[in-house]
Amino acid sequence: MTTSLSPRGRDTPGTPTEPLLTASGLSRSFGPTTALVDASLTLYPGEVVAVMGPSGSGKSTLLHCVAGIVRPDGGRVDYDGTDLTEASDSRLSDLRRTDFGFLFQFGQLVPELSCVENVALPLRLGGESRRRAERTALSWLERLDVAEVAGKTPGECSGGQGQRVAVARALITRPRVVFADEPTGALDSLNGERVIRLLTDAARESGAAVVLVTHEPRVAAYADREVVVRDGRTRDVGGLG
Ligand SMILES: Nc1ncnc2c1ncn2[C@@H]1O[C@H](COP(=O)(O)OP(=O)(O)OP(=O)(O)O)[C@@H](O)[C@H]1O
Repeated sequence: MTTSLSPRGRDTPGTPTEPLLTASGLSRSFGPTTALVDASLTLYPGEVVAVMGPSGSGKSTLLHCVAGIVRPDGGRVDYDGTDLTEASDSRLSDLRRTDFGFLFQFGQLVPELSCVENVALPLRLGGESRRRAERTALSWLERLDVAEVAGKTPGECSGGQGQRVAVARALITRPRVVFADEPTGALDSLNGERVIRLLTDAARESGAAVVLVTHEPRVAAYADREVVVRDGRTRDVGGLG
């Protein structure tokens, strides 16, 4: 039996792939504002899914719910045998440290630390020695073509350099899922495209799946599949390109 679900044909033909994460029936309101209504998202290992839709349609809320950052009012998020909507705070923070990587519009690097220290931070928090963590961090900075800023602080970097450092930090723990919310939103189109290419290439090499919230079709073009959110409802529009 072959599967039509395997992204980019990376899985062994004939081996059906189980989803890594399945969210269904998600609803979430903020006071009188309904942000999500019966939304769903399925993520297979190693695939890049773009979440598209107009401003205010619920994209970020969907990402926050599936990443266990925001608890939905209803629905479930199954990840690796755990319903994240029911998981304890400590289980969620463990998952965020070990299994998930995050990337936001503004890199959210620690301004007081150098770039190499920023990238090494998730490994340091996991108990790795400074020396080993920074050696690994430097190799990620090299891979993202930004080794020259290793000793600089984020404030001394350009926007594109800072986002590449943030990509390195998101991937250094080899997460199974990277959640990226408008990671190119603050960059010009040239730098945005470079960052998204580096992110998707590096994620594919390391086997990470990516949930990529963006309103830019040029950015979504780097994904395997697209989900559209409108008025809080999701619609799977299948493969791109
Ligand atoms: N913390 C919050 N408090 C109140 N309202 C919120 C909150 N977060 C989201 N909303 C509202 O929920 C709706 C969906 O917001 P969300 O940020 O998920 O949309 P989005 O598609 O990501 O938008 P954008 O593309 O502009 O970032 C909007 O009406 C927004 O104002």
